[in-house]
Formats: sequence, structure tokens, C-alpha cells
Amino acid sequence: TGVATKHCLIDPPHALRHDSQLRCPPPIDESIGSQPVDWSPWTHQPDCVNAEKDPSLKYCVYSNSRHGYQGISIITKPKTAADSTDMLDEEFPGGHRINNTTPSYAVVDIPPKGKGVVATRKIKRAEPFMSDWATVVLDVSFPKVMQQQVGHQFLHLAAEQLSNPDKVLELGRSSTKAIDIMEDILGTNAFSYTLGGDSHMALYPEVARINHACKPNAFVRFSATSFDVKVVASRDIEIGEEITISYIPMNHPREKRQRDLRRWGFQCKCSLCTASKTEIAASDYRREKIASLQDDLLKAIAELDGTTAVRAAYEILALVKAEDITSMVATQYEILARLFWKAGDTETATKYAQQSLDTLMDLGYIDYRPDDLPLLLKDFTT
Ligand SMILES: C[S@@+](CC[C@H](N)C(=O)[O-])C[C@H]1O[C@@H](n2cnc3c(N)ncnc32)[C@H](O)[C@@H]1O
Repeated sequence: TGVATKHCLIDPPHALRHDSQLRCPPPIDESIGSQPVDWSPWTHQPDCVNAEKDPSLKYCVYSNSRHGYQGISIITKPKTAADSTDMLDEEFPGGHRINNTTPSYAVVDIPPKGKGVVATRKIKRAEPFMSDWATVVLDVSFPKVMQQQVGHQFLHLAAEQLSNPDKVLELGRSSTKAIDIMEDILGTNAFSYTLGGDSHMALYPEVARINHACKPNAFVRFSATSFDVKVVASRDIEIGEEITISYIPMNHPREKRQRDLRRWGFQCKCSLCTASKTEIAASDYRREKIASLQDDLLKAIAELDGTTAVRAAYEILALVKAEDITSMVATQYEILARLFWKAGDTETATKYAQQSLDTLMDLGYIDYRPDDLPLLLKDFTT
């Protein structure tokens, strides 16, 4: 398809998802009645097409032009759309509304990266300072099974049915392979996203202005039950400082990061990639060591060698702290908790499980909920 997607970096740990079972209304398609009530909660009648390469597959454009800041259009299968209608009303879990009276950021030119976002006041670590909603969502199988021209027509309709298509059409474009503006915009800006268990890509127009850095100062917090996202500071951000997120997993050495980012049509100019030779070498050294210890850890777990696994987990923890890959610190505590639990040392396991949750809370990845610890421990036994 020529469309690349970013990685959803931060998902709440699976065990901590409190979402109740989604109520699933019946799937609707273009054959539904002609009155708006027939296609509620969508504000437009779904437009559908059967896949040329597999006529049993049907995709429709579902739009709700009142959702979020400029509406939402989802190109997906009728069943997936039906399963996701509950997500339209849901507030971000934890519900922290962002106080917009003091704007905390501005979009400015940041050569050579095009536009970017800078802090217009000091932003505290763990503070959510930007909110956004998925505005175009696309099932990634759709462009693969569709005649190209039809695919582009559906993307155009998706944009047209938003309340403010310009907010999408004005976004940055840097895809090398795209032949259509919407294909380019999605390729340059969309995150990969799972909806109804299927791979999709999702475009967040406000977040889309944030440039990538290999040692970012913010991360995107996704919601499992709604189309909202929040951008949260992973450390204090000073006034005038550029706000950055990572588009790719953070634990890779420079060469691999550069290769992965070239697929999005740009060469990374972040402070780590343009740092001194010694700094790059020191960072690569730690990241390569993390990768090889992760292999050791998996091998030790497969061989039921608890001592080696625990030693590798402690070493990884020290390295991710030294490399300041905050998102991996909580994961390492959780891995240690699981290893001790498996070894029957429930006391140490509980201590590390709590430390994992404390780290996630301290960094703003999750909100405090009293049943998180029992939920996580229950997950260890299942
Ligand atoms: C999601 S957009 C970010 C906002 C974009 N700069 C704009 O003007 O709208 C991604 C694009 O920004 C540019 N970009 C982002 N991070 C960069 C970086 N670290 N180094 C160089 N270019 C970058 C690339 O052109 C990339 O394709």
C-alpha cells in the first residue's frame, strides 16, 4: 500500500483494562433505511463497497461529524464499526479534562523538520497537556484488497464528511510512495491502531504536529475504550522547548532507528541522532546490551532457568534507567514480579508489582485505581 504506520507505544497493561464488555449493536451497511435514525450514531449514511479481490469482504465509511474536534470517519468492516460505536460516547478513562485557558503549547516552524510543537509554559512530568481524538481511522486491509482508485475515493469521502476537512488536508506530507494526498497524509501522520481486533491506522490531527525524537520528552496515552488520546510529559518540559514523542520502539541503536524512520520518508535529526560520536556510541552500547539481554531473558525463561532470568532482568532494569527509557522501567519491574511469582516468592513479586504500578502512575501512564494490584497479581496466575 505504501502506507506506513507508527507504533502505538503505550497501551495500558492488558491486565489493567477495566473496560466492561462492549455492548454490540448490529452491523449496519448501505442497505439500511434512508432516515438518519437508521444509521445512528453515524451522522451520514454509510457508503459501502465490496472488496474487488474478495467480494465476501465489505467495507464502509462511517462518519460522525460531531465527534471530538472535527468529527470522525472510520473506513472499516460493518461488524467492526458496530462493535466500536460505544467508543464514540466514552470519555477518556480517568477523565482529566485539559485546562485550555492557559495554552501549554504552540505549533511553529522547526527547520529542517517542517512544523513542530513547542511548550509555551513549563509542563510538569506526568502532566497530560494535549488532548485529541482519532479523526480518520482506516482498516489496513482495505487498501490491500481494493482497487486503488476506489480506495482513494473512500479516503476522500472520509475526509469530506468531517466537520473540518482542512484540519486533515493541511497536515504534513512526506511519504515517498504515496500517489494520493490522503494516502500521503495517513502515511506521514497516522499511528497503528487496533480496532475490533483488526489492524487499523488512526490519524490524530493535533498530535500529528509533534515531531519524533529518539529520547522524547512526551508520550501518547491511548484509551482502550474511546477514540481519545492524551499527550503526557515524560519529564519536566521547559518553556520554549520542543515537545517530542517517539514514533518507534525506543530501545534500538541509531542505525536501526534511522532505517525504521526512513520508511516514513525522513532522516531523523533529533538531538540523540545528531549528538557527538561518543554520546551516540554510549547510547548504542546500552541499547545493544538491552537487546542481547532480552534474548538471554527469553532463553532463560524457556529453559526454566530462574536465576539467569532474574539476573538478566536486573541488568536490563539498570540499563533502561541509565538510558532513560522510562516506558521500559515499569515493564522491567513487572517482569521481575512475574519471575518471583513463578518462583513462589509472592512477597518479592508483590513488591515489584507495586513498584511497576507506582512507576506507571508516577509517569502518568495510568491513573490510580485501588484494584490494580489485585488485578495484576491475578493476571500472574492465569
Ligand atoms: C507526524 S509529522 C510531524 C509534524 C511535521 N513536522 C509537520 O510539519 O506537520 C512527521 C513528519 O515530520 C518530520 N519529522 C518528524 N520528526 C523528525 C525528526 N526527528 N527529524 C527530521 N524530520 C522529522 C518528517 O518530515 C516526518 O515525516
